[in-house]
Amino acid sequence: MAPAIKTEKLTKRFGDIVAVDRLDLTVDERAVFGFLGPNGAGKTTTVKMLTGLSAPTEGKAFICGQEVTQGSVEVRKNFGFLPDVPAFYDWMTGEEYLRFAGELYGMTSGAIGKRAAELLELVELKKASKRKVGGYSRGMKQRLGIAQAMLNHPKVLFLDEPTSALDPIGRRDVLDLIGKLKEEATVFMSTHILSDVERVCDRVAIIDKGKLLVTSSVEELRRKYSRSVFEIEFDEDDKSFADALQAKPWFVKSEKAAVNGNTPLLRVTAQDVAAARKELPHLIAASGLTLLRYELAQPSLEDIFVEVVNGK
Ligand SMILES: Nc1ncnc2c1ncn2[C@@H]1O[C@H](COP(=O)(O)OP(=O)(O)OP(=O)(O)O)[C@@H](O)[C@H]1O
Repeated sequence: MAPAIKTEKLTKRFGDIVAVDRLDLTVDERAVFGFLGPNGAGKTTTVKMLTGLSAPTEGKAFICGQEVTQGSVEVRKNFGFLPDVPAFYDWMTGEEYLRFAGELYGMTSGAIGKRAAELLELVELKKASKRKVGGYSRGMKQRLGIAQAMLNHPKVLFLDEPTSALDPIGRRDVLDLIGKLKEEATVFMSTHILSDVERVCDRVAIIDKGKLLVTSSVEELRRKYSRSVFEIEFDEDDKSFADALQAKPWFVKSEKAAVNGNTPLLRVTAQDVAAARKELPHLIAASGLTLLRYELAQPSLEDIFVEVVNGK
């Protein structure tokens, strides 16, 4: 079976800028795929090429085995799209908006009514469906946008930064919804919010400067790229201790993280966990400082992301 999404040397240049650089990507069916990268990495440009809104300079993209070309009606049937800043007609009710969108898709009135009722239930907007969209919260609008993108039973759903403008509750609701959607479609979401990725994505790709740096499952990424992080807290200034760490072959970096206005915590990243575990207690003892806390912490996806993007 053809993968949900496939790109072959997908490239977009704007004059001298190479926004997307020979991207080879495969996304399998029924997964939530996180597309990550720092600002300006090329995420939006890639999504635009995948959805036929922008033509590649070189290379090809396929959705469910069909090549994406600008304005292709056949390919358009296979996917739904929610842009990062979706536009709504505030004077329409949620239900009217879905009806309007369904007509644009060329769906029959009966089919729209049935599907809209299903989707309003799924996105938990059934009660609000007779209210004007202008009075919806941002989270509700985003969920309505997802319902709109799912109207014609797409096999692939593109979401561009679906949670970036939402408060924590709106975000949680949208993430819960994304988790449910994978029963119906493959979800491709671009984002730079790593905690969202940890919560909902099965696989991720990280791009920077238009180039694919890594693609793997979130678990593999942790295993492959993680360095172990030790959290150490002293009662006094720890500069001498931090300096002594620099000479150690397993040392990657150290940073200060303030906790609740107390003495800053030292986060020490090590490549060779076993060696660091053996030597750190000796270094702490030799420092003569008063130890308040010593803990081996799980590296966050953020640590991994920074490491991958910085190429270290
Ligand atoms: N229409 C355009 N004309 C010229 N340069 C562009 C155009 N669109 C994008 N770019 C450039 O291409 C690069 C990739 O931009 P893109 O918007 O795809 O990144 P992004 O990963 O989506 O970033 P962000 O997270 O900030 O939205 C950037 O250097 C951007 O300035």
